[in-house]
Amino acid sequence: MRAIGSHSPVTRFSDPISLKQALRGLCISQAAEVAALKRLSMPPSASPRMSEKLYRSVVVEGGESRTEVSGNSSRFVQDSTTNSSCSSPNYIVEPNVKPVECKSSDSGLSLVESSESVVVADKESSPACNVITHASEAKQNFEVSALPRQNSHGDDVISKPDKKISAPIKVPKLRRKSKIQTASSSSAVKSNTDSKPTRVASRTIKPVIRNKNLVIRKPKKIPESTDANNLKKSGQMICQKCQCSLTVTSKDSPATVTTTEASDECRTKKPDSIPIGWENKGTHVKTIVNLKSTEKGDISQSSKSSICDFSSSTTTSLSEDSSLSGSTCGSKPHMSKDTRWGAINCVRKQYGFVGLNHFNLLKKLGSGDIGTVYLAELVGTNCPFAIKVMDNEFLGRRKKMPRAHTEREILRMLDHPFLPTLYAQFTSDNLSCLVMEFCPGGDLHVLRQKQLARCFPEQAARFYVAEVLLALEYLHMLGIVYRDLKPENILVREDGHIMLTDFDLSLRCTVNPMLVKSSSLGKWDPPRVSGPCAGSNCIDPFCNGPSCQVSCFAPSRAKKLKAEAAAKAKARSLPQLVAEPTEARSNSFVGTHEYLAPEIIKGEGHGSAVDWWTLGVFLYELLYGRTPFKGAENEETLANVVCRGLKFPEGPIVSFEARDLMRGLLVKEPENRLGVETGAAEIKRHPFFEGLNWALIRCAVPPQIPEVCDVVNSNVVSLEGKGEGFMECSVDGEHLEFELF
Ligand SMILES: Nc1ncnc2c1ncn2[C@@H]1O[C@H](COP(=O)(O)OP(=O)(O)OP(=O)(O)O)[C@@H](O)[C@H]1O
Repeated sequence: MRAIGSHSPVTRFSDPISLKQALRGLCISQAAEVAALKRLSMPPSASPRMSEKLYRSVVVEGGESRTEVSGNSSRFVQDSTTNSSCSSPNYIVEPNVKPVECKSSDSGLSLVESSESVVVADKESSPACNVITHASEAKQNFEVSALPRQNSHGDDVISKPDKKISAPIKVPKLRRKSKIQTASSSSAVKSNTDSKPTRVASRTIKPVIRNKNLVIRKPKKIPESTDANNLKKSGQMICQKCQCSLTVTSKDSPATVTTTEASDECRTKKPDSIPIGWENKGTHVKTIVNLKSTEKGDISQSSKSSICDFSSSTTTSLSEDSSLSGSTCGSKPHMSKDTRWGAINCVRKQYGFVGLNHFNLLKKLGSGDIGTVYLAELVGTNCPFAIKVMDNEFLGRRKKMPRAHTEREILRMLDHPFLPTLYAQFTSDNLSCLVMEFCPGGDLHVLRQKQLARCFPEQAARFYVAEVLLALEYLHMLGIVYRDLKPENILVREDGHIMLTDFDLSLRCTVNPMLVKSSSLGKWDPPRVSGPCAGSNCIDPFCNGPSCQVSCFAPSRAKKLKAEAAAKAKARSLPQLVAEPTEARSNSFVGTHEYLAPEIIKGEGHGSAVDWWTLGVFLYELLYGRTPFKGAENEETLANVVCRGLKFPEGPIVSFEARDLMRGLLVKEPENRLGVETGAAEIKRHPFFEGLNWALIRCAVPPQIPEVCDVVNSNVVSLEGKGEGFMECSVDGEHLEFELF
């Protein structure tokens, strides 16, 4: 890998320069422009890879350029040479796991290249010189002439570009995952085939289809004479602080977002203290994101569709321009040391609000029924977030507003290590955005398919089920019946722990904590074990109690453990508080076919026990690689759920405890189902979890820790000269196509 940085000053657009000169100056936008001009004047027989050769001759051999070769596996690179404005670590990742390095130069632009990838860093427009920003700006720079135009009032308007360079991102999908929404009282089922992003797509050359791509426009400053009033036209939000604009267009797609980053006033105003490399140097980015982009399946498409029939729901509108402003980690104590909270709160403190213009949208992560989720970076920080963008008009038209409302309200309540944190929310007439923690590990559906035989080993399954169980327990205590448990809704955090997402189908109900007698617990009170882990103090989630041969604690602690075990035994004999909505009832027909509980299908009314049914299906799928009642068609699946007995495949071999737990959870009559009496506490005592330290599970080492860099990797752009008037910019796993003319 070679990393080349240049200290050459940036050449202005008006300068008559060659492609080579432009590249030597490392001004990619100019290079693209010149390449376009060259192509226009080039005979048809000209070499299609000319620009690549030129590029390489400049980047690799260029005398002014500095070449660096570094190791071979680093995916995060921290640039210690950056100045104060670039003091934050730089995420640099390249598609083929080759190291790349970002170098900042005083003169403005840096370019890093490997054999496969190139990163362009523009200090002028990249406040913190991190590559997430760079990548998006690199994309911006390719858009040479589709610049925002001004109307007769001198206002920025989003113009429809002519034949310009654009950067369509194709997001291949790994599977279908959709929800079926029935009419308010109908049984009709409508399927949606949205899906999630995944793997490598072939590099094809396609004409630009503007409304299917993410296009990040070239930075341009708002004229100082901009009249804020003139911006207040249809589809535009005006920043109350600085009068910068956020343009929203919405037609058939769930949401089309055009953001205009902070105006000069906002841009020059520096937050008092942003902990993570905040530096705003006047970037003005226009981003057009169309949520309607198509995705193609690669492998492992999920056919599981969620069903939603809120027959009793009333439509509610999202509140105007609300945010979590003023909210501190006082209401979310788990967030007190979270750097993302710090960064968001600094923006909030500085600007009085958090809005879409404080983020760089980098990549579409996936689409759901009610919106699309983007990877975004808080401008000037290295903080990635996931932003769910929902078009209120679309939601209203499709009668999905209640679902969006439910999800937002639930997210606001959450403060749990295995549930998403809502860092900010902002809404307007047209758009509602939820800013959440970004999970780089994908979801458990994808992760499972990467396992041998597409099944998780039992210990891994135990870990995930345990964390999900804790999340469900917490939700129940808040009066939330989740109702849509499935591997697709369980994301893997950076640290390998899980995050249960997607609350739009959840049921909110009141909880009446009650005391129950310990005698009612006897049925599932597990036999105690005598091994070193008998006290359930082992923090190793894979420790299996008696089978754990090595003591997890020093002998000196044996006495203490014994005392703790005695205390626990005593606690088990005490009356127990149940704070879960075991009595809640709903008649909505919601969930996912293969995960639907029998009582939902039969329309008998359901409560929190449906979550324990789905937990059983979930464990089954993790262990066996398929769900227990799946039929050829959805109808057959539903019939199987109601009528067919539970069977376990011969392979893979699954322990008696695991099968016993599934048997307990997959009892068709909810009143006899494990967990129905006292909730999660009952399930936690099942022998399958023997030896698991529930209190410390979040400190345990997860079965798998995702390669975080894969996420950032997608933003490293490599250039390849392509013939036929295209220059392709590959983005790991996806591909961008830049039409030169
Ligand atoms: N916090 C996150 N971090 C990383 N990826 C996320 C995050 N939230 C969502 N995603 C991705 O975005 C996709 C779309 O999420 P979203 O919740 O909008 O749709 P969904 O899961 O299909 O649910 P629904 O249809 O109910 O909206 C998800 O499937 C997931 O792959």
